[in-house]
Amino acid sequence: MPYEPIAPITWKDGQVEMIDQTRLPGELVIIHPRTVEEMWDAIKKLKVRGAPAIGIAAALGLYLAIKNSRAGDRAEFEAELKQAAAYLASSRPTAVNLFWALKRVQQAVAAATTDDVSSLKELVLKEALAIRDEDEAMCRAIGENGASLLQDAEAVLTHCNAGTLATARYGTALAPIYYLASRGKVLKVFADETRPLLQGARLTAWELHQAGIPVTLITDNMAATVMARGWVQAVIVGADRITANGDVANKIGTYGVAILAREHGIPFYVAAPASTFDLSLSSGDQIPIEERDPAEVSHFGLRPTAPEGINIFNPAFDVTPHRYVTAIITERGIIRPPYKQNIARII
Ligand SMILES: CSC[C@@H](O)[C@@H](O)C(=O)COP(=O)(O)O
Repeated sequence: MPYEPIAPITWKDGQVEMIDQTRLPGELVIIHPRTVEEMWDAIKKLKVRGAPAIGIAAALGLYLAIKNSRAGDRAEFEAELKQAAAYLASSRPTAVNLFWALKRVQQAVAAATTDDVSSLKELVLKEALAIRDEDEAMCRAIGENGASLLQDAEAVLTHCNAGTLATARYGTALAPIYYLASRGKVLKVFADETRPLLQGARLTAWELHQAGIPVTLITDNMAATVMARGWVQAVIVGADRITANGDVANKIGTYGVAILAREHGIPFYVAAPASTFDLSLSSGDQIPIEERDPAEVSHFGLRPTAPEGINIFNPAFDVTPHRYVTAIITERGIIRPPYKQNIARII
């Protein structure tokens, strides 16, 4: 792709380097979490966010946890790793990529033929960086695969941020848009602002604008009007967890967008790598949904926008039943209904 978006999380000069996404779009601030506690905090506070990026952050967090380990033998080292993984797993519950990445690093260590602790430390870093590199490759493939579905569209609508900032690079939902742009087909994008934390306004609008893709920001309650006017020919979103039957957990509000798309006869596409599928769950009602601080709803930034002391419900994600999903775009190809059979075949 000629446009090379900035990598939001990398390993550079012996340290983790990442964009503090809470500071965008105002400032592009680079941070270097140095301890597992700092990485936990970065994930919890959404300095790094988006399912694949959280997985990469967690894997690198494991390395931060054990890099100065004084474990006397392999068993002690693996016990420390397990403890750090449990700690990182407590940061956010919904995106399965986080648990997948933690498991993958631990499995790589368990399969190692060496008992030498410094070699095992190196292995943890190597595996974390492999997760990062593979994610970039998966995003490229998702871009290529998804392009075939969007090439006749003029404009699409997206929700939250499933772009470069949410992955190693290129994104999932935004990858086909970048891919098509690199081939000379520039789509227009309507970005839902995505209450309450405004990932659409702060992040999607920012990165598309940086990339020169025409983006129109709307508040979430304007999506129906945009669809009714015939301004978008497809909806494309990312996912935090997809169950064996094709139900999709993604940013709160995605379910509503899917229903609107159905009503208006607009295809609703989900783009996600294989690491976002959780085949241990048969349906979306089993997905743990994160509930966040009520202050995210009662305040706009630091300013209160609701009376003090009222009840607030603040789920960070919802589940879109698979019947609303036209197709799931993965790096392994496009999955269409019937999802149960086709997911089992492809993932
Ligand atoms: C490729 S990212 C897919 C999802 O993780 C994304 O759409 C999303 O819902 C992110 O939520 P966030 O709370 O910002 O981590």
